Amino acid sequence: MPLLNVEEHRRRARRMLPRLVFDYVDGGAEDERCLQRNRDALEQLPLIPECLRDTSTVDIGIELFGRRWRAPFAVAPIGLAGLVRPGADALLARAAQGAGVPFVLSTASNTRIEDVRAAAPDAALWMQLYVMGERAIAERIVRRARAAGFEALVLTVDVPVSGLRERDLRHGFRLPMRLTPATVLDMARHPAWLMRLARSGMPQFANLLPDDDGAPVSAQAQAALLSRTMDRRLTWESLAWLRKLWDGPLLVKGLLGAEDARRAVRHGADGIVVSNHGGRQLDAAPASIAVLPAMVDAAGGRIPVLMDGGIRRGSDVVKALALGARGVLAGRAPLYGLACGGEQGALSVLQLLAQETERTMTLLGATHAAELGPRHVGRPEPPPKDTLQGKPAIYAARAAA
Ligand SMILES: Cc1cc2nc3c(=O)[nH]c(=O)nc-3n(C[C@H](O)[C@H](O)[C@H](O)COP(=O)(O)O)c2cc1C
Ligand SMILES: CCCCCCC(=O)C(=O)O
Repeated sequence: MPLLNVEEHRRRARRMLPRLVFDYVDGGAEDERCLQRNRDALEQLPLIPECLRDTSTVDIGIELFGRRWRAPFAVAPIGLAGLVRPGADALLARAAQGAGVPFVLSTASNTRIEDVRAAAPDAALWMQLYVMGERAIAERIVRRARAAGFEALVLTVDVPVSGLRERDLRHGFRLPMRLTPATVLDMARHPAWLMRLARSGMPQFANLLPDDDGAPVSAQAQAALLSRTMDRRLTWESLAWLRKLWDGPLLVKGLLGAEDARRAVRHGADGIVVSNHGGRQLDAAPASIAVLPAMVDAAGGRIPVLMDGGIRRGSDVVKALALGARGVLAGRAPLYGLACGGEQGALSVLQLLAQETERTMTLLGATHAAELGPRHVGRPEPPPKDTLQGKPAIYAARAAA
């Protein structure tokens, strides 16, 4: 049976992956209210069509930073994706190349920057940057990304410390993995996954390994990445330091407040990504889509605003565009695809999102992203009752799954 949508890929991924890996991907921080809020806020927005418009040709492509994207989304940075499938970063990059959309490589990738470029020579590759204590490490990553022809740098700023990921804590999730009887049983129940891991070995933070240039990388940096402990002395002034190293587009990812959008403009960012890290950091954070209009307003058309968090349908993409985003990032959606079918699975998810985006735009009477506007979005419908009472709906969904 072909998988018809992202949620079906998610359910298949849940069966195919050991529970601790699935939970690493699927989970959020604390009570996972922010994770749920992203979905609720998108679902509660109705779309209002304009009828009797010529939609004989609909083009969902956009142009950003001098590149045409075949669809208005990119693949978000995903650290430790190699746990889902060996070579995940290269497979996702190739899927993005196939779909004609950018791929953002995480600092915490398990494939080296240069190897991802070699695997996807025609892809629009962006580099996500985590700055840990030793600035020299970030500098080296930026230099290597530039040399490998990466086109934009995305500085993630919402991880001064890790969010409290209780699903991970429950599983004793860490690297190297601490094997308990429960995790051994969990893995043994997923022999295909286990065989792949056995063949490739445990994923490493590939960009932090000593490289051809012989520069040593400290164990401290590895540990910082593992515990998601970033440099807390990083401030808006630090953008000037990055500017000296990177002359291409520089985006700041993880902003939710209008004043921060204005600061980004003032400090010379070329774009921002409105994001709550997919509900994995501050559980009390708002849904990205809820703050998007204020962020777009604050950016005032001076720099493009991208958004991520909860994108599971083409209609979600369209809602973000209608509220002023120039494009969106999809994180878990292509990752579920990767878990189901490797590169082809990830590509299928990207194609599904593109088809749904095109169908939704056609139904709205919009032939191009630029024709979408706030008039296409109605007032949020009241949340379903079960999100109003105590536990968020995700608990009910999980129990039913
Ligand atoms: C498993 C996983 C790993 C992630 N790793 C990173 C990362 O290394 N760097 C980063 O900036 N964001 C990371 N993110 C956040 C995503 O880039 C993105 O902001 C988020 O997934 C968007 O929400 P969505 O998954 O609902 O699409 C990660 C997300 C997930 C699910
Ligand atoms: C366990 C290492 C994870 C590296 C960073 C990944 C990330 O940002 C996340 O949200 O998870």
